[in-house]
Amino acid sequence: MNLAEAGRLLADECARYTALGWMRGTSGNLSVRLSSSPLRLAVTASGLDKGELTPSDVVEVDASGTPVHPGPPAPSAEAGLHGRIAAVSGAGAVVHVHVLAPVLAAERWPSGVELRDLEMLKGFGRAAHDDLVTIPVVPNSQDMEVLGDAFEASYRADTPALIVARHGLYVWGSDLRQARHRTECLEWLMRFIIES
Ligand SMILES: CSCCC(=O)C(=O)COP(=O)(O)O
Ligand SMILES: [Zn+2]
Repeated sequence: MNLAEAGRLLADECARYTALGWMRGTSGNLSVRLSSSPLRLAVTASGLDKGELTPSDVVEVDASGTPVHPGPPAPSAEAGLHGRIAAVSGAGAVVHVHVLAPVLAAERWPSGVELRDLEMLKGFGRAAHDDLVTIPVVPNSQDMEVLGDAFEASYRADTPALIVARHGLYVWGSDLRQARHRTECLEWLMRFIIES
């Protein structure tokens, strides 16, 4: 995939997320893998209304989130965490949304949110509904290296999500569609656990 194709996909995908109310204000950011050796991602530009992105509102970055071609627009402030997640997990797409339920769940269970006996877990990549799944929670930071280290310390290959406390949710998958399906299912699961 080239940057122009990635830009179209990311703009369309951001519009879908915004319609769900998951990218309020200028919150949230998405990325998709352009190449693996070296690792290159297309990530959404920083500070924009993600529901109004055009295909050129994306930036090519390396594994540390640094732009490959310096100059405007600036990449997401969280591009460094996208890079770390993609490098560690092998994901083809990483999604970050400011949905409320996971942030509330992290407030209640700051050492990890446990889920079990829920059919929607199958939509999160589990073969069985009765696996115990713990969604890791890490403290928020403005330093993407600190966040990346916390993510890596909590990483499990079978759990493609991370809650950043008092901030939002990261989910990843082989491509944008799988990452979205997982996000939709996990948001349902988090609402269930909070509301029940
Ligand atoms: C009100 S959004 C604060 C920044 C943030 O957490 C976010 O997800 C958006 O940052 P970006 O640089 O990707 O626009
Ligand atoms: Zn954020």
